[in-house]
Amino acid sequence: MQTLSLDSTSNNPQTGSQSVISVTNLNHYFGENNLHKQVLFDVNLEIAPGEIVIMTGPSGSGKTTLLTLMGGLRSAQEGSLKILDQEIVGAGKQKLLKIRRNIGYIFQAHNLMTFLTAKQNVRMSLELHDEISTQDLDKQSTEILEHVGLGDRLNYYSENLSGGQKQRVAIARALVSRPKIVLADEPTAALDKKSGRDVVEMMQTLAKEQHCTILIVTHDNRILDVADRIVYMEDGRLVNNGVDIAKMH
Ligand SMILES: Nc1ncnc2c1ncn2[C@@H]1O[C@H](COP(=O)(O)OP(=O)(O)OP(=O)(O)O)[C@@H](O)[C@H]1O
Repeated sequence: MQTLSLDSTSNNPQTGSQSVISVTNLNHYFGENNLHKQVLFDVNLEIAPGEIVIMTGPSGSGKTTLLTLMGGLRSAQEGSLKILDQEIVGAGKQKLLKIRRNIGYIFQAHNLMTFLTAKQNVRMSLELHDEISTQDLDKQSTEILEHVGLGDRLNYYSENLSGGQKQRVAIARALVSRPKIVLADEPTAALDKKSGRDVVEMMQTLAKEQHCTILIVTHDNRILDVADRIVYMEDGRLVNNGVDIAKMH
């Protein structure tokens, strides 16, 4: 897989630590010219390798906007936003595509291809990322689905899976190419309490195993305890830079 080197993570001058995601004085606007509406105000955030961060806050506060900017899914406009030490603000299409290869995405509406089986959905993601043999594609897709407890559902079409199972396929699909970063937007919103916890614990386990950094945007109070740190957004501003969960216990 073509990846950017993690050795080149940003140095945080305040803490001296390294960051996989580094946001500095970020502003974002929607709309054109004088009609523009500012939705992010001077956002600053550093996320370290292997950290699991949950971002929460009221509806409309800018969480999804920030997540999509971090994922290179939308052009960042003002300030600095570095992913694996690569500046996203002002980056061209090619650079964004390259950065995106290091990121796995999980959304509320899992976005599985309904005409493909669980295994084919995972395989397709791997095919897009890697040049690997058919045999390895098959092996890796099967292994990760077994790992998320779907070994007996490999050949089920996604429309025949439950909500929790679909979301587990989405997790397998996001993580099969071993991304450095996973960005998840409301991954438990469509799930009941048990399935929601299962799904997030699954993400936590895989992230620890793969030393992957995770940012989860959520309103779901039931999953806050999986985070290493919780950040809170309000009216386009990060109002705290993180509650360290370890210090709460
Ligand atoms: N494409 C867009 N064009 C114009 N305004 C937008 C667009 N997308 C989002 N907004 C506005 O930006 C603000 C932040 O929206 P965003 O979706 O980031 O909030 P959020 O915190 O993720 O909300 P929720 O928790 O409800 O998902 C809102 O006022 C929203 O109306």
